[in-house]
Order: sequence, then C-alpha cells, then structure tokens
Amino acid sequence: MGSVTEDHVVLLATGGTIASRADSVTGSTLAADSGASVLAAAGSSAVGIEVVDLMQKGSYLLTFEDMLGIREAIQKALAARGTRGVVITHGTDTMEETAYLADLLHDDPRPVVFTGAQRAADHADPDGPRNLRDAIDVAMAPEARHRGALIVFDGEILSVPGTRKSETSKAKAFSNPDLGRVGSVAEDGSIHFGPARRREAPLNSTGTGMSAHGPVRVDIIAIYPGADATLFRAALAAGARGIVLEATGLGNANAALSEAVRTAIEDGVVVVTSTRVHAGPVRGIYGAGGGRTLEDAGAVPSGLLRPSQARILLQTLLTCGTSPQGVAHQFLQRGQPPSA
Ligand SMILES: NC(=O)C[C@H](N)C(=O)O
Repeated sequence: MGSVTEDHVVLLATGGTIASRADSVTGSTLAADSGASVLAAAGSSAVGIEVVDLMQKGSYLLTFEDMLGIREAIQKALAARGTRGVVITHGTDTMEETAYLADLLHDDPRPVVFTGAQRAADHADPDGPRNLRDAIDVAMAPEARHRGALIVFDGEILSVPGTRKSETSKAKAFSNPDLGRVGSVAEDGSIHFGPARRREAPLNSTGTGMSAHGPVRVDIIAIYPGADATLFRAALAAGARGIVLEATGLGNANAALSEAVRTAIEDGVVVVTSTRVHAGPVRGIYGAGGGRTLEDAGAVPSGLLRPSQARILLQTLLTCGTSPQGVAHQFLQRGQPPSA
C-alpha cells in the first residue's frame, strides 16, 4: 500500500443532488446522472479515475442495507490493483450516516472521501463539480492517509465522527460543531491539513458478515415537552432491539419515559441517550427523569455523537451481536473528543 503503482482513484457514484436534475414531467428534482456524467461535469483530471455506478438515489431514500452495500463497494475498490483512494458521490441528507459507517469499519491507510452538492447538476452555478475535483485531489493526497473516511465539501475537509449536515441549502452544508474541520482545499486546489487526530481502532467486522444476518432494528425517539412513552413503546412493538433517544439539553427525558426505558433495558433492549442540541457532550446530571435517571436505568450516553451517527453505531454493534456492555464501552470510546 502506498507504492508508486497506486495511481488511480475509484469513484463510487450513488446519486444525490450532485447527480440530480429537474424531471421533465413532474418538475421535482431527481437523481438521474451517471457517475460518468458527474465526473465529466468536474472537468478533466490529471489522475486516472475508474467510475463505478452503485445506485442513483437521493440519500433520503437510503436504507442501512444500501449503506452496507456502499461500504462493501469501498472494500472491493481498495482490494483492486492500483487503487490509491476512493471517492463516493452521495446525497448530503444522510452522508453523515454512510460516511460514519464507512469510517467505523475502515481498516486501511488509504483515503475514503465523501462529497456531493447542494445545488443540482442543472443549476446555473452547481457546486458539485468543484466539490468533486477537491475530493479527488484529497483522495490522492499523501497527507490524507491514516485519517479514516473524510467529507470534503465547500473547501473544507472534515473527519466524520461528529460531522453533520447543519445547513439545509447553503453551500457549506456540513460542520463539526465540537471538533471543527481537519483541513481545507483552497480555490486554486491547494490542500492544507491540520495535525492528525488519533482515530479509534476500526470495528472488527466485515460488511458481508453483518448483512448475512440482516440488520437489527434501531429507532430514534424524540423527546419534547409533554412527550409520553407511546412512541417508545411503539418502537419496541415494531421489534426495535436498540433505541436512540433524541433527548433535550444534556440528555434529559422525563419520568414516564425513564420508566419505560428502565423496563425496556431489563428486557434486553439497548437504549442510548443523545441530544437534540447542536454541540457539547451528553451528561447524566439531572434527576426526576433527566439524564441521571436515564443513566441509572441503564441508558448509555452517546458522548458527542448526535442521533444520526449514534444510531449507526448502535445498529452496527447490535447487528454484529455486541453485548450491552460492549455497546457501552464503544460509546465511551467513540463518543469522546479524539486527542491529537
Ligand atoms: N443536497 C443533497 O444531496 C440533498 C438530497 N436530497 C440528497 O440527500 O440526496
């Protein structure tokens, strides 16, 4: 790995706004462009690029199985001769989930770079072409090695844990409120990386092993003033083996929900407490149904992980057969800010 024979990038195209245009019949925006046309819009590249069309979907339509499929395609691309790095074009809505799954399982020094667009391919001024050029350059960059999966978007390079879509329509779609960016790509294409952060060891599993058993159901339940346990119980009735709470503040619920959480945990369900707040850690401080009560009932705090990525971690761990203690350990490790 890293020899002079690694000379090209594999581009995995999945759809998203970077590949979307207005449908002539309905007028709605739909993923329609192949990977080759997405690449052609970015202009010629100095490096060889092999394009693989995986799917043409808005990322709001993806399932966990789709995400496992993308992760398997990444593995296949890395196993092929001459691959220096992998770029995935993806919708922005759920990029933080697929990229997090890829990052969790990425056991290779080579870069895996996600990008997309906020303005569609038929927009007068699409942002996809520059984002893709930047992503390809980052995938080729020696400094991008050993950093896991990355999101390259609007001139910023972000490590994946803690990164989320924070703007619905502005070009700077992503941010990492707690950790900031890890690097940048200037308009002239020059790449700058800050100091490398320590990565958690990849999860020890294979995509195929997980998908063979089928993913375990994991739901997200929102907490809000006056919320009762109806939706939480409905998730259990639907077969959820894990539930992520999108709790308030530091990770608080209320007495009715904490009681339902206690019973569910006694029945073997794993409950993780995350928060609806933009930044900062989850902490079990408050009683009477707050975060301390949830922790006492056995709920696992998500640390800095927000519900979207906490759900991917929980679903991956449960699908791999991880015990509740193992889940708690993983959230403790992966929810903390990484040291430099
Ligand atoms: N900007 C985008 O890519 C949003 C789009 N709805 C998607 O996630 O596929």
